[in-house]
Amino acid sequence: MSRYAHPAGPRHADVLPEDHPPAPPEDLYALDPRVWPGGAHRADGEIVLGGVAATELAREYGTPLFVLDEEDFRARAREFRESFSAVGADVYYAGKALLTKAVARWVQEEGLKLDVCSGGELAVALAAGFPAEDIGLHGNNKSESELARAVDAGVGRIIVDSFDEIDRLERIAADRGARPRVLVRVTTGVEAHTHEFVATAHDDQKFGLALSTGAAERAVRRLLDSDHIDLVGLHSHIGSQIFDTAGFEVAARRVAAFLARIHADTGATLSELDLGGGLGIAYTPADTPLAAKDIAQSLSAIVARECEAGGLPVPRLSVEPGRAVAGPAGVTLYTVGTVKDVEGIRTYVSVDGGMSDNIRTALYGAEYTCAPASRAGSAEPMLSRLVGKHCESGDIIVNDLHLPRDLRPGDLVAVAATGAYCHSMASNYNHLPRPAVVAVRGGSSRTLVRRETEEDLLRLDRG
Ligand SMILES: Cc1ncc(COP(=O)(O)O)c(C=O)c1O
Ligand SMILES: N[C@@H](CCCC[NH3+])C(=O)O
Repeated sequence: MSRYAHPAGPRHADVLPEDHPPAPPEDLYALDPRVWPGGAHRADGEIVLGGVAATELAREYGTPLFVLDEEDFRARAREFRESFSAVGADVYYAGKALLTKAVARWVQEEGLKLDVCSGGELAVALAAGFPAEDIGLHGNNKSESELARAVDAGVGRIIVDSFDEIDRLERIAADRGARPRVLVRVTTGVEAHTHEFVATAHDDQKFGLALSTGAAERAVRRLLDSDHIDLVGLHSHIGSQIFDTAGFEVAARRVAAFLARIHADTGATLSELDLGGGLGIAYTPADTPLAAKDIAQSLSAIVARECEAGGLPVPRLSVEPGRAVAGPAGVTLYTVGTVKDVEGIRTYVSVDGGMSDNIRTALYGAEYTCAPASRAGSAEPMLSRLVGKHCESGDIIVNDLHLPRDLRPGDLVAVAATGAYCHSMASNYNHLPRPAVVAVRGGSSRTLVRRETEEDLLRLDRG
């Protein structure tokens, strides 16, 4: 089940949640392995990530700090690659979750391909030396220059999303005498069980071309007739943070049936089918993620069955996980700045970051797990809300949690499972410089992205 919590209605007004107050956990200092990166543990009371103590990281790099456990990231990438290559499928890591040059290199070294969805992400990938032929370019509004750059670089696939884009790409390809390989992004009408903002297969939204209206079929026919574009397949992405296989399976069945229909009507055999990303992760111990191996087997079996029934060769399958690779590897460290007891209600613990480094709680009502990071003890649990320092009452990182009653300014706290869609969605709201991203592994740490400074921000301001 999705953990996105707030479909509608008041969230942080004067109405307390129905289940208020939540039960305190048995151990305020526990690091549940379902939520924290592999190998995370406590030594002398403080959290140790990739062999490096939280206080050491805070001292060296400051807070807020995105800490990425390299081994955890690589292990998840490997698990996807092994599970999917066992069924003859490719894995494209979705760079929108988190992309730096080092991350792109890890992805390549672990044998994955890469999905980018803007010129900026493409630039990072190419700067990291990622092979262009292993990159897929997404986007519902790719500009002329983004498409031209992708064609010039020789990206392996462009996932087209509209008729305007097809026009644009044809012109660009014709001018260059190139023949880009293209997949059509289709919407299958599946209502994914997740937050509305991250569901992408229902018809009434901006992505893709609908199977139900005939738009997908018109795009396919148009591309099959093109002299400048090589239509190689179809793409479907049903949404994000999904925990049940049903949505993936229905989508797989529908696109495979569509492939069979194209084959019957036009004789064309499309050789690639991408079923997108969207696998959920555990933000709290209550979340129950699917295993890569299980989803690989069930999707490949469904596609094989549908294609065989339609009398066409089984296409090469691919998927695009982002969160499931990067999310659990990341932890955000914050320093507590103020502890304010709102009598009879709860205690507000303010830290030195907030919605500018993690917008997901404000945007989707996402849930997170937080633990004291710099020391352990035996204090009583205190019903709390972890908030940021922005000028916004919805600047909440963790809505309901228990922290130790002796928490005080200067203590560190850590929020788990922030490797995906936190750094990549960060902003400079209230002119807060964005935090550094640091990788930890085998007892040492290094900067992947340095912390921004106020000078960085002022440099852009022309006065
Ligand atoms: C087309 C596409 N592929 C892959 C992803 C990655 O999704 P996730 O990080 O949920 O695996 C997304 C984001 O939802 C997407 O839009
Ligand atoms: N950014 C979203 C997911 C959307 C991904 C792209 N379609 C999240 O944090 O969950």
